[in-house]
Amino acid sequence: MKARIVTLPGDGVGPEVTAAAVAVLDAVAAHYDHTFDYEQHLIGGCAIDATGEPLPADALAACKSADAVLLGAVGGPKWSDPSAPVRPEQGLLALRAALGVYANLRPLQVHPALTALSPLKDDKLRNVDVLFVRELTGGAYFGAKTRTVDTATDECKYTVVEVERVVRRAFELARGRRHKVTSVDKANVLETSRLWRSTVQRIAADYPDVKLEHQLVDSMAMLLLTQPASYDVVVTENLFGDILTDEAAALAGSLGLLPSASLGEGARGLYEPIHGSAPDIAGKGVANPVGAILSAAMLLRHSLGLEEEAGAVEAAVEHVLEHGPRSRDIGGDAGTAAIREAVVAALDEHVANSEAFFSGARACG
Ligand SMILES: NC(=O)c1ccc[n+]([C@@H]2O[C@H](COP(=O)([O-])OP(=O)(O)OC[C@H]3O[C@@H](n4cnc5c(N)ncnc54)[C@H](O)[C@@H]3O)[C@@H](O)[C@H]2O)c1
Ligand SMILES: CC(C)[C@H](C(=O)O)[C@@H](O)C(=O)O
Ligand SMILES: [Mg+2]
Repeated sequence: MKARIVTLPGDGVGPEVTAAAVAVLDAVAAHYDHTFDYEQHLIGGCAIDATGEPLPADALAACKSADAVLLGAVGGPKWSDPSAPVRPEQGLLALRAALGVYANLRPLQVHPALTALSPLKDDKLRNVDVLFVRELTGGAYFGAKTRTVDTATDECKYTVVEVERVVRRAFELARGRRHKVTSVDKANVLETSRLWRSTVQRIAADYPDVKLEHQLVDSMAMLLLTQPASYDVVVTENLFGDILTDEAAALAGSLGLLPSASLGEGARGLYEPIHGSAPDIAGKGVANPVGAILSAAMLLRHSLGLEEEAGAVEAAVEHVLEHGPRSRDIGGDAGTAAIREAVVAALDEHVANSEAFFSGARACG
């Protein structure tokens, strides 16, 4: 197949991990006879430096006409002055809104070879397989903001339509998994959460085969640490989802491991690791590219419909996590490029083995 992919490497470690993800996509294209055309654009702090805008018009136009968008990270200390008129993160939020990608899928799995890095003991980590579905284009991130010398406000607003579409997506996804949805809110305090909960209850009636439970976000933060294996699909609003998924990443062993897919109504999606620009390690060539590479696998699956290819990338990453090399954040000393090469080599081997398997099967009749 032919696909147009816009890359937005962004700031800090963004370019380092995006280059690794693109190398893996190139290997996929070569093995499976696809053509991926890339168009690279600016977003975030580097875009502010070059154009004064965190999301230049040509970058947005390219994203809107692409089949998929692969993003690294935005932000960093250079642009973090609280009095700055424009911030890198505004570019990312504007992009998410403009693409209408309201459902942010953030899968959490704990690789058996990495359990020693987790704050939890092995027995708690067995069978951890959670899919967070974070609402991505509403809530406090997008409400009206006010600021005077001594007061600031961020309006948190949700409409029924905004809640309904992301919750339906969560129930649909649960049907392809273990048929359980945990809806996380703060309905004991927040009006938006009461709207959220009543909407979830109404939608749940359309999915009698899916078990629903509600959890308040404060106790959910605790339960994620005490019984992570009891969750299947977790759906929640924008800010709660942001916070809970960084907590989830710690269970996996590193923030550098978790990917994400942001989806709307069509096939086009925005794919990015859940971590940020990691200013403390940027430019050193040591960032873990696994979250970005697994985001590329999600791109293959969700935007291009290439399930086999996505599975091959995931198998290659599994192999590298098990046998090494490993980056510093997960206890090794390999750099980003070495991990990238190891994933590409594991992919080569995976494809060769699959071909041998299938030609063997054909030979057997
Ligand atoms: N999607 C995004 O673009 C995104 C996401 C989160 C944060 N940010 C931005 O990134 C900047 C820095 O934020 P922060 O420091 O709070 O969070 P961060 O995710 O950048 O880093 C937190 C910690 O995790 C480590 N880490 C992150 N990614 C890693 C990787 N791939 N490999 C190894 N270690 C990794 C960092 O070194 C750091 O110690 C801020 O400007 C923030 O707004 C952007
Ligand atoms: C950079 C920031 C706007 C972003 C968010 O809060 O959504 C990040 O933390 C994320 O998780 O993608
Ligand atoms: Mg975040």
